[in-house]
Amino acid sequence: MPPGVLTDLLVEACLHLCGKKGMDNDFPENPHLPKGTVLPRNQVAGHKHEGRSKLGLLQHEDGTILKASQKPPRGTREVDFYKQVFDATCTDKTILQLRSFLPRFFGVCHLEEYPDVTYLKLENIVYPFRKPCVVDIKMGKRTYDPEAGPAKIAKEVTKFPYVEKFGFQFTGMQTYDPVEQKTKFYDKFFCRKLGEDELLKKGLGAFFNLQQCLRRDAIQVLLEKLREIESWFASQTMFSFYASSLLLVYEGDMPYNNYLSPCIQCHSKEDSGCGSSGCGSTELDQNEDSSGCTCESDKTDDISSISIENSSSVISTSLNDIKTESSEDLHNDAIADVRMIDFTHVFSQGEIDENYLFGLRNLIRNLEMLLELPS
Ligand SMILES: Nc1ncnc2c1ncn2[C@@H]1O[C@H](COP(=O)(O)OP(=O)(O)OP(=O)(O)O)[C@@H](O)[C@H]1O
Ligand SMILES: O=P(O)(O)O[C@@H]1[C@H](O)[C@H](O)[C@@H](OP(=O)(O)O)[C@H](OP(=O)(O)O)[C@H]1O
Repeated sequence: MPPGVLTDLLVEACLHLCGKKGMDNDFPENPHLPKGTVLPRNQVAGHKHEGRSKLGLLQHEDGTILKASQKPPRGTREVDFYKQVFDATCTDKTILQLRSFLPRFFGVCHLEEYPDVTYLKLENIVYPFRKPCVVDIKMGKRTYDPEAGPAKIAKEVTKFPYVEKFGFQFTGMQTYDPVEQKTKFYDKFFCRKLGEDELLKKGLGAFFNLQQCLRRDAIQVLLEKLREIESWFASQTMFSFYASSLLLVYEGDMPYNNYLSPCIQCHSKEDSGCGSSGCGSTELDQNEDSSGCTCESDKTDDISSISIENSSSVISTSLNDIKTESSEDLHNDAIADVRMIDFTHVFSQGEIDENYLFGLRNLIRNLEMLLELPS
């Protein structure tokens, strides 16, 4: 067992005895951030919060994600979409089923510091994971909507050369290397440079730890969920999703006795294939996080700086609901999860969304192919 493993096991045991899981999300507040918020540590793509001039995603102390609504029409489309899907009076089967594929929506809110900005308050999909491996996959052969002008179309079609062929593209990912005990980050530039024949091994493969020990368990869980989403898309004609993403997450920190031990025994750092050089990734040593043993209740206390818009037609808008649902997440020992995110370009076109479906089926096929690779 390499040095450091035992330490982590002890820390993990301590966290479990305290009734808590690994708290990657416990880190000091930045004084320049709105009160009660931190930067989401596991954001792999999209608009990042850089202050007033560049609003993006924030993480609230209660663990939820606060996504700044973009300028109309994008922002209003996304807010309207979430409100429609999570309307408590809704009985439409297609929408009710769709709800389970999305992060839970807790309504919109405003921060004291930015009273004129509307924030969507969303379930944080990566929160239940100790060492989350996360990839944002933008779906569709076509990533511009029917209202896009020539400049936007030109920008979108030149971004990733194989988008037509694959029907999906990686926009950013992070993956935990269990041997080196480091999280590796792959940005959009790395993702866009992946060649046609590299997507499987260097893209999906790198994400699922192919070089050391393919995470078949996570792939299988994700495939099951993706097939459910596929079957929803195969029959629904209510929505067309442009430039929307699937967020895939799995637990990188698995118990050593049922998954990691064989890999550690048969692979040294040297032959791990995606070490600190040559894979275009950057690394962050996360060992510093392993001592965070604080109480669950610490995460849910101060939400005073947020005002939730009073909308009785939206599910779970009360502060108590938010606290309860977030704490439930902490007890979820999930292996993997996938949700649809980013709805700034959702349209109603009354037809099967072949554009999305093509990419989804191809993604499923590629994951199946990954499982067939010799390990
Ligand atoms: N509900 C969520 N839970 C956890 N992480 C999330 C959630 N929603 C978004 N993220 C993180 O934030 C990133 C960006 O999200 P999203 O695509 O919604 O933002 P965006 O700014 O609209 O993106 P873009 O600029 O590509 O349109 C995702 O890749 C993911 O890492
Ligand atoms: O990854 P990059 O290079 O930053 O590119 C951005 C990314 O593709 C966003 O998803 C897109 O917003 P939409 O998905 O809302 O289209 C944005 O379009 P924009 O330039 O038109 O804002 C792009 O600039």
